[in-house]
Amino acid sequence: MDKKGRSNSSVMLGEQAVNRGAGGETHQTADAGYDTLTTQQGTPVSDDQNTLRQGARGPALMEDAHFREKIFHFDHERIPERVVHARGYGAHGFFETYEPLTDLTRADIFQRAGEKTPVFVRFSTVAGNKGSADLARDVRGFAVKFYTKEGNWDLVGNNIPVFFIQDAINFPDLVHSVKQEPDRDFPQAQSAHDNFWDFVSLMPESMHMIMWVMSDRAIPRSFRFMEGFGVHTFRLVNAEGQSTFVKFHWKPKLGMQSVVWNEAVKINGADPDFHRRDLWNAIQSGDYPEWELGLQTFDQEFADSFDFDILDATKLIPEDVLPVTPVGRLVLDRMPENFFAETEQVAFMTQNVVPGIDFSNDPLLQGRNFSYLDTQIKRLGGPNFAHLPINAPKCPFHHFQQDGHMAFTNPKGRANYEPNSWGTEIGGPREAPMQGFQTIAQEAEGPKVRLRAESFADHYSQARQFYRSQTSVEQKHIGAALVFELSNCETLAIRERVVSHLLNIDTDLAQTVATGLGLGALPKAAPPAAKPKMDLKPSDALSILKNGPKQFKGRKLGILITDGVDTGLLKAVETAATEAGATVERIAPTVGGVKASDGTHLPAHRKIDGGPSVLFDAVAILVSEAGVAALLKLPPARDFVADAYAHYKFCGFTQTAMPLFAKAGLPKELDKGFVKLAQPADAKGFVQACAALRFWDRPDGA
Ligand code: HEM
Repeated sequence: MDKKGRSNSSVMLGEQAVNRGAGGETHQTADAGYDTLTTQQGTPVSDDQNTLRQGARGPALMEDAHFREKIFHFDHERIPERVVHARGYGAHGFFETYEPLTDLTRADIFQRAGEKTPVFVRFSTVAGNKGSADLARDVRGFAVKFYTKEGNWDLVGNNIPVFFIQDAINFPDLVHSVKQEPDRDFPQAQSAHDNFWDFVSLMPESMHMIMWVMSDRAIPRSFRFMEGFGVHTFRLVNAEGQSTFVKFHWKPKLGMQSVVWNEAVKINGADPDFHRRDLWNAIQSGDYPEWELGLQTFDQEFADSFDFDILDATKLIPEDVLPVTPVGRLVLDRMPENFFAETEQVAFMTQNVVPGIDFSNDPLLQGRNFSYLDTQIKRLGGPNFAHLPINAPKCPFHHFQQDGHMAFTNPKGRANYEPNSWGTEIGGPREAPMQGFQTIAQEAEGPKVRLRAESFADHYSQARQFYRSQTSVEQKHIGAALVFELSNCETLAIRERVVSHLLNIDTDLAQTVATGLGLGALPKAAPPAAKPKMDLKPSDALSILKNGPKQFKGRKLGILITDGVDTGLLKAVETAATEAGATVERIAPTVGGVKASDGTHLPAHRKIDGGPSVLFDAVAILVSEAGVAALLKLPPARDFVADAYAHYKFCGFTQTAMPLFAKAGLPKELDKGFVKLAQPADAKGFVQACAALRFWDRPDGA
C-alpha cells in the first residue's frame, strides 16, 4: 500500500513486469528510462488508470482535469475524410533529376543533373470510404508533392491517363453516382450499381475511361507495380517565357502487374490492407520502390495536327505517336512516422505549381484548381493547413498572411502589410518580378458562353483503340468486368444502354457483354455525337501484359510446408527466390511452424487459414506424405491449391503434393505452370519460370 491507500504489488504479465493496483488494474511507471506521462499542459500524471472519484466506489469528480482533457481530445480525434480518395497510403522519398531541362522549363527542380528533391506521395482509391478494402475495382490516386527550392509542386495524378468527364462542373454528379446510393448507403467502394452505370451511360464521354476502369488497371497487384499520369495537358515554361505543352507519366521500375478479379474479391477478405501492407513491407525492408518520370512534350503545331483536343481529359496521346522521355526518378524510401499527421493531413492541390510549370485551359483542370483549396479548408479545419509540417514548403517562405485557427507561424515584427516603408529590418518580404511565378500570357478572347468545343465530341475512338490494344486475355477480363458490374444493376434499361455504347467501341465486346448479361437481342448502337474513327492504330503501351516485367523481383512467393518438409529443398527454393529479389513466406498448418525432415524446427509466417494463395504471386507446395494426408482434411489447404490454379499462378511442387491437387480438383495432366521440385537443383528453374508472373495458357482459369 502506498500512502494514499493504493496497493502497488509487482507482477509478471508474460515477460512484462507491471504494477498491480488495488482493483487488479495494470500500472506501468516511468522508471528505467521511460519518459514521464504528462497532460497537454506538461503536468506529470500520477495515475492514468483511475478517474478521480469520491471514495473507491463513489462518483467521478468533475475536478479531474486529466480525465476531461484525455476524453475531450479523444472525442475530437476524427476529421472529415476526403470527399473522394478517402482511403490512401503515403510515403516519403526523393525525386532525382537526370539532366537539366533548361530549354523546356525554368522550374528549379529541372535545372541541375542529380538534383534530389524531397517528395511525399499518397496513393489512394477513389470511391471507397476510409476503411474500405484495398482491392476495390477503382481508379488509384497517385499524388506527388515535390518540395522544390521554389515552392511546393503538386502533381495530383491517377494510375489511369484519362478521366470520366471533360468539365469539372460534372464532378459532383460523377462522384455522387459512384459512391453509395444515398437512400441505402451501399454499395461501398464499388461501381457495380445502378446509379453509376445510369450516369456514365448518359455521359458517353466517359466511355474511354470506362474501358480503363473495367480493365486490369483498376485492380493493381501493388502500388509499386502501377503507372501514374498527370492526365491533363500542362505547360512547361522556360526562362525566355516560351511554353511547351506537356503530359506527365510515372513508369514503375518493377513493371506493371495486376491481379485477376476473382483474386481481388478474395484478397479483400483475406487482407483488406493488401496494398498498404505491401508498400509498408517493401519500404521497411529496404526494397525501395522506384518510378521514372517521363514527359511527352509538344508544341501548338502538334496540338493542331492531333486527332483530338489536347484540352480534353478523356483523351490521351499514344506513346507511339509521341514517345515518353524519362527525365528523372522517384524513390520512396521512408514511411511516415505517424499516419494521421502526414498521410491524412497532407493536402494536395493542383494549383500548387512553381515558376516554370503552368496550366492549360483544360476545363477539368481549371475546375480542380478551385476545388482542392476549398476542400482542404473544410477538411483540415481552417486556412492554416499549410503550417502543418507535411504541407509546409521546405524552402524559405515569407508572406503577410496571418491569424486564423491554429496559426503557429505568423509573420514576426511590426509590418503585416505591403507596400510599407519600414525598411529591410522589419519591412518584410517584397515582390520578385523576374524570379516570381508568371502565368503564361496567352491571348484569350471570345464571348462568355456555356459551350463545349465540338473538338470534344468524339467519345468512342480512343475507347476502341484502348480495347484493341489489349491482349486477348486482357480483352476477356474487360468483357467479364462489364458483365459482372452490369449484372449488379437492377435496371434492364441501364444494362442495355451500356451495351448500346459498346457497339460503337467493338461489336465483339458488345456481343460478349450482351450474351453474358443474357440480353435477348442487341440494342441499337447509341447515336454518336461525332463519327468514331475505326482505324486508330493499336498501341502496345496501353496493355499491361504486352509490357510484362519478365522479372520476379519485388514479388512474393508463398511456400506451403508441413512436418517432414525436405529442408534442403525448402532452403534451395527460398534462396533462389530471394536471389531473384523476391520475398518468401512459409505457410503451415500452425503458425508455430513444422518439424522438418532433418528434425529441425522451422517457424512459419502464417497459418494456412490466414495465408491463402491469393496473397502471393507464385506458390510452392513442399509437403511430406504424412503432411499432405493432414492437409487433405483442411479446406483452406484445398483452396490454396485450387485458387493458385484458377489464378494462373506458377506452382512448384513435390510429387507428394499430388493427393492435394486431386482433392482440389486439378486436372491429372498438369500444365507447364506447374514445375516439379524433385531436388534442390530444380529451384532455380522454378523461380525463373515465375518471372512470367502468370501462366495464362490455362484454359479453365478464373
Ligand atoms: C484528372 C482528373 C482528376 C484526377 C487525376 C484527380 C486526382 C485526385 C487525387 C490523386 C486525389 C487524392 C489526393 C490525396 O491523396 O490526398 C484527389 C482528391 C480530390 N479530388 Fe481529384 N482528381 C481529378 C478530378 C477532380 C475534379 C474534377 C475535382 C473537382 C472539381 C476533384 C476534386 C477532388 C477533391 C475535392 C479531392 C479531395 C482532396 C482532399 O480532401 O485532400 N478531383 N483527386
